Amino acid sequence: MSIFTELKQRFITLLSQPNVRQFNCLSDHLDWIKIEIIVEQLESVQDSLWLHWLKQQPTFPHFFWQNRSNNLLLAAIGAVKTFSHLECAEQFSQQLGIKLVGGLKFEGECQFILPRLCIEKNLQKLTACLYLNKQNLAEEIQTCLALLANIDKVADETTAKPQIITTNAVNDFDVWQNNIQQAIDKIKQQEFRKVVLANATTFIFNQPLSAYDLLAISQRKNLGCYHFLWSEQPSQAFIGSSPERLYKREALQLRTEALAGTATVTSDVEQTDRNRLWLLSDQKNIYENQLVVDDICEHLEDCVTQINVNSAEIKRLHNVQHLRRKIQATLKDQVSDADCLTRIQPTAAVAGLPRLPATQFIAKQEGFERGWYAGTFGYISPQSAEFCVNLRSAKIQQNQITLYAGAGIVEASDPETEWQEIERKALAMAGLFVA
Ligand SMILES: C=C(O[C@H]1C=CC=C(C(=O)O)[C@@H]1O)C(=O)O
Ligand SMILES: [Mg+2]
Repeated sequence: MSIFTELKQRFITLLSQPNVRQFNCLSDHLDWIKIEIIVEQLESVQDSLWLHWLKQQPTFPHFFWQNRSNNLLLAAIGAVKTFSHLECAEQFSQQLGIKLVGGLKFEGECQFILPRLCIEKNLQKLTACLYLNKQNLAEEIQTCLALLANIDKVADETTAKPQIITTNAVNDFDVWQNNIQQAIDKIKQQEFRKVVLANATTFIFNQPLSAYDLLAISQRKNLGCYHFLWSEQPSQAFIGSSPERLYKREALQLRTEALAGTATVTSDVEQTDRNRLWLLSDQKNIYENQLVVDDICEHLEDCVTQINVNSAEIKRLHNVQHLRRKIQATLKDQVSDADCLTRIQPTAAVAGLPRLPATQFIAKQEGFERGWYAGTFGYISPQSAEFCVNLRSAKIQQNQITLYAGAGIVEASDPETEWQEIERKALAMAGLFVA
């Protein structure tokens, strides 16, 4: 029996019990019921199973998130409550003692949900939770039964190979060069020290694309990355495979990082190694990274009791390698995830330093709205939280995909080199469909 068939049968049995109102209540005085099923030893399945399951679920939104150390995977369908204010989401999560999933767009818009059904996999342990509102319970049970009717369906990975018809970038090289020159002028005039500029490239195909299939391919190719998918309706989704952690919190222990500074990775092992050594000693890249460290440390300063910055190391990916400095801190009591998110996001790895003039420059010059690109996805809960930075990502709408990639611009930046850098970063997604 598949795990989904097992969950379906067990949930239907639980929902049919006459005492469901009392069953597994979060707390007597609250409006919500949580019905939980735990499978301690899930047999090994491929990570793509959860995406192929989501692909077949008619209940939206869909949320998928897998951390880069691959010991936590979340797959959720439906929303019984949505939050557009971070503090409200945080308060609700604290009050009920539960996880909420979602994130923040680059421009700051907040979207968290309490899913109808949330499946969480921690290594071999699986926890599935169904949430129902106690008011109008009879109706809620019917809605859940309708959702459960379909949860044993899993899609096949398609073999279809959509063909590219046209490609169009928001900024061509001339515009890019001009934007970088303007950024460098502003840096010289001391309006800011760094700004991260991005491009958006849209590919139109001869047939619709499956976000689920693309992300499943990416899971196999972009190792050591967070993988995420957010879809509010059929044939539209935002997906990505990002190397960058925004932060991970366990109780008061906070782990974050400065990931910035880039060199190429190719099939030439020796050249890639020379690039690694060059990156570790290149002053422009070290400075680009240092500004991210400064930005994070400044924003966390008054809410931590200690903070420690590790020396630089290399985070190696399929097409590029980055400078990374890990940062550990202990939060003061009462510092919330709402605090952490608003302080850390958007870091100088995606916005700039100082944050405000850099984001104003981006909004004015870049020529498109970033939305979920360079935003963050993850979860909050009273015990822990974890978020990634939504890089190496794409928006899919029917037969179109828009890829996003950016680069940190400092005074020593060269437009041509930065252009090559964003082209290589875009390969994390483009490499999945461009032969
Ligand atoms: C902004 C992006 O990358 C950031 C993360 C790592 C290295 C970066 C850099 O070297 O410029 C960027 O700060 C992106 O991938 O779109
Ligand atoms: Mg760079």
